[in-house]
Amino acid sequence: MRKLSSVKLYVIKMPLKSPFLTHLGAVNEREGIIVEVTDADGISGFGEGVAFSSPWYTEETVESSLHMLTDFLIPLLQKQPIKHPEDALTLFKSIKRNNMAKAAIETALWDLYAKKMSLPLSKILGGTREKIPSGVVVATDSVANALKQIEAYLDEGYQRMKIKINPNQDYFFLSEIRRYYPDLPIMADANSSYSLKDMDRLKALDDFHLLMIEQPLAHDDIIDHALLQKEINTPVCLDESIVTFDDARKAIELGSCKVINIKVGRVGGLYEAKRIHDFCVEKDIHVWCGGMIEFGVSRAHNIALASLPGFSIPGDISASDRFWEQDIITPEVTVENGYVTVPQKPGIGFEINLKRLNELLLDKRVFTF
Ligand SMILES: O=C(O)CCC(=O)C1=CC=C[C@@H](O)[C@@H]1C(=O)O
Ligand SMILES: [Mg+2]
Repeated sequence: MRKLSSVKLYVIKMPLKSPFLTHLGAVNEREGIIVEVTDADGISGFGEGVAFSSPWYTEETVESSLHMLTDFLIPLLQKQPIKHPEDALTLFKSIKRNNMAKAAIETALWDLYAKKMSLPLSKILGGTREKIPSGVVVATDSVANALKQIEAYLDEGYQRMKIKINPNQDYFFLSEIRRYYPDLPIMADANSSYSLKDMDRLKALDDFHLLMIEQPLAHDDIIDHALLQKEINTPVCLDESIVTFDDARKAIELGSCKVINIKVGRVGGLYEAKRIHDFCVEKDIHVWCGGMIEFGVSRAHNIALASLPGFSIPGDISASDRFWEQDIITPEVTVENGYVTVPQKPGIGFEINLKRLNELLLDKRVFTF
């Protein structure tokens, strides 16, 4: 990789088309950070910081990511140029956690690297799929809304639904959905709203032959999840608990889950995401690619990752228009007959829509090297 000449951070904000509701609160608008790394030849790669405005999902926020990028990560990159995107993880090792901030830069470096190699990012990562199965998330608090959304998403071709649940919205909610859709591939995401005291409630959900239940217990737990998995038939999927390769290794060794939701931002970048994928394939653990209500840049990185052979379960990789009136990439991500096509152009395979990016801009920071 050639020397970098600049890194630019674009902080943007866009309203969602409709609120995304979980027991942790509502997301009505989305702030994010688009990272552009440019090398001495003037070629640019793009990444996206996917932390939310407040720390409801993980501890990171847009502000904490900006702080990490501005005061630690970019200065490290300025001092010590790297030869390959894989070196970013080693370079950033002295900074604890803050994985979403790290991934924002690391993913931009992968896009740049793939463009320099004139290859699609999916190919650089070892992807084998030309199209990836697409799933979508139903995040609402009324059965009527859920049924309405499911109907619309099925019309748009989505292959599986992920339903947000919590102890006040589980058995009845899912039974109503099952009444109308007995055979639909459904999974549930609890975002840590249960504890082992709820064992009977969780056991009862076996009635709905869910594909899996995602993160039922604490966000940082792998021990209780292992106890739970022994008691229920529904496969447990871990999301929040897995922030490193070693977390995945330990969870698998303990039997804490049968499935892992891999989110690039949560695990600190594409390199770590791929390592987790490779290990899960070896251990016969299913993986799928999670979403972060993200803009098109992160969506594009997800598509590249989900082209790897182990990603057999439809991910939360929906079309740009699932959340946005207009995305920041062209073309936008679309779902056709339940699949997203993996782009074959160099890098992430989408252009940045600069006009749209500028309409949404809250702040811009430029670092020259
Ligand atoms: O991006 C998407 O399509 C959906 C994202 C999504 O379901 C989530 C994003 C962030 C926090 C969560 O509530 C949820 C998840 O836990 O996976
Ligand atoms: Mg989740």
